[in-house]
Amino acid sequence: MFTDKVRVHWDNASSQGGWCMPSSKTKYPVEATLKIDGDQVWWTNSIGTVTTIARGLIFGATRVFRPLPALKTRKSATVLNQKTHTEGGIYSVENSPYWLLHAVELSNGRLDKASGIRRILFESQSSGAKECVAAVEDCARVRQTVKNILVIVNPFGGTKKARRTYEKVVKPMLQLAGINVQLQETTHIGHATEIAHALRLDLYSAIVTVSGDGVFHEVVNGLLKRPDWEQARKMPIGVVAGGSANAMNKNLMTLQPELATLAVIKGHTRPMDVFSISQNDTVMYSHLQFMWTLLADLDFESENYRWMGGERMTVAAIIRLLRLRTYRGKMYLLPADQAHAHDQSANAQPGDGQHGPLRRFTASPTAHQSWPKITDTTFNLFVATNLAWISDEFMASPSARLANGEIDVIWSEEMSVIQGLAAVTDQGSGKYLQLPYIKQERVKALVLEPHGWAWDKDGRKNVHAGTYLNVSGERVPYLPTRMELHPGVLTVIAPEWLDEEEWTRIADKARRKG
Ligand SMILES: Nc1ncnc2c1ncn2[C@@H]1O[C@H](COP(=O)(O)OP(=O)(O)OP(=O)(O)O)[C@@H](O)[C@H]1O
Repeated sequence: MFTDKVRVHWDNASSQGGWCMPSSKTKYPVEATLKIDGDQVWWTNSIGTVTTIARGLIFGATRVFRPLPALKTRKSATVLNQKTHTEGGIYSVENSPYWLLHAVELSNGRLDKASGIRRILFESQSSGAKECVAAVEDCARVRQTVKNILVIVNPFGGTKKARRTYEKVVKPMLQLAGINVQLQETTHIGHATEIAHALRLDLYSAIVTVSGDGVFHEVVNGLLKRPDWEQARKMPIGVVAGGSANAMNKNLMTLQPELATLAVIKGHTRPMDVFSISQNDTVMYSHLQFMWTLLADLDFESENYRWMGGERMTVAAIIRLLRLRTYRGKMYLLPADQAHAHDQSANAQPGDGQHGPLRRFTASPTAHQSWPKITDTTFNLFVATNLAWISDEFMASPSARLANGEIDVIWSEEMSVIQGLAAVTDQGSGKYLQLPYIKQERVKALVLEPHGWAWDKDGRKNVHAGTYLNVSGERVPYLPTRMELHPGVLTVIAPEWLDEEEWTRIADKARRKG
């Protein structure tokens, strides 16, 4: 255990309303005894008050000249960007006793909510700032290896805040944690795929996008279509929310950029399932969902309400429900517990006949004709999801997990407008799955042959041609589509606090409430 006598000059967490100004209740500086062990940093002041910061929230410590007036600002970014080498200090940084501790500040102690960055200015009284900083970094497990992270920013995603998020949160936090950052802004659709496809894997320890799910999907494709995809899939990939729906961040419990960046700094990874989508000879890989009918239509129609951010889906849902379409189509399902008998590994082919995870069930365009579940009917809701949340508001499947090896297919054959409203008005609880007209199946693979739609309830007339098929937010051609799960292929940056069982608890609670 590391111990030092310190003087605490300020701690912005104890401020009331302002960012960095000391609270009127606390008379700074405060004399204290600092202690650091493997789990936390804590200090006890002269009247016995203990302040504790958990290891998992600390992302760095830096030596500074002296308590510069500029540090006492209400703007967090000013402090984060403050260079340690500034003009005219009475100390050089080398012999200065002053140092800052940087940690993510939680809102009401909740690990899924961040309220910003907490900084505490210490003055070491005996050990020296260098030793204190080293002890904090050791405890927080930062700066232990050289890390080079490629950050891909989509300046035009979602509400166009990605560049700002990068400048104000991602870059300063990564730099304070001693990580080398290389920025690449996307200039066109498909750019992130090109970057991930051409990347020199040996130069980077991770790729992080500041984007929505669209750019993340592009990175997945870029990596998995490389000739060396088996190596590339091990590259840790992370995402900081910069889009409009940000489903990936919702699933990772990192919706706030500070928490997502903290997860990147800590660098914990988990395997994640991915799925392939095959249409004729074209194959793509993706991470989130495949949608058709109501949800696909409203996802694209909601583009008109982009300025609303996350709310756009709800508004579009209500508008589309009032004019509910009944589609016709044929669906082939390969339930997870019966997949073994249909495994064609012997003739398995990767995507595009060249590179990528092998397709064990869908490489042949006809093999599905012998699958156990075939439905030729009407549909007005269809989603096949790999993850629990398909947006930051809609929990499509509370039991879906990052790496459970299955696709959850949810559909409705004859939902009425009123029933549809019931399904979409309580999006965050997964309660809609209990509705009698909703069907669900766990599969390893599926094939969908989408046809046209009609206004009438039985949809038999097939008046209009269909238009939208949606793969993780991206539009794909309206064609027969084969979907197959590839278990644990991706290596995704996920925080230590991610607890996927929370989705089940939310759903159980909603069910008990009735
Ligand atoms: N410079 C650019 N100009 C135009 N489009 C771009 C550019 N860079 C990336 N894109 C495209 O923007 C699309 C959406 O980006 P992104 O995933 O960041 O946000 P989003 O779709 O708004 O968010 P969400 O998926 O969370 O709804 C991607 O499909 C990508 O191809």
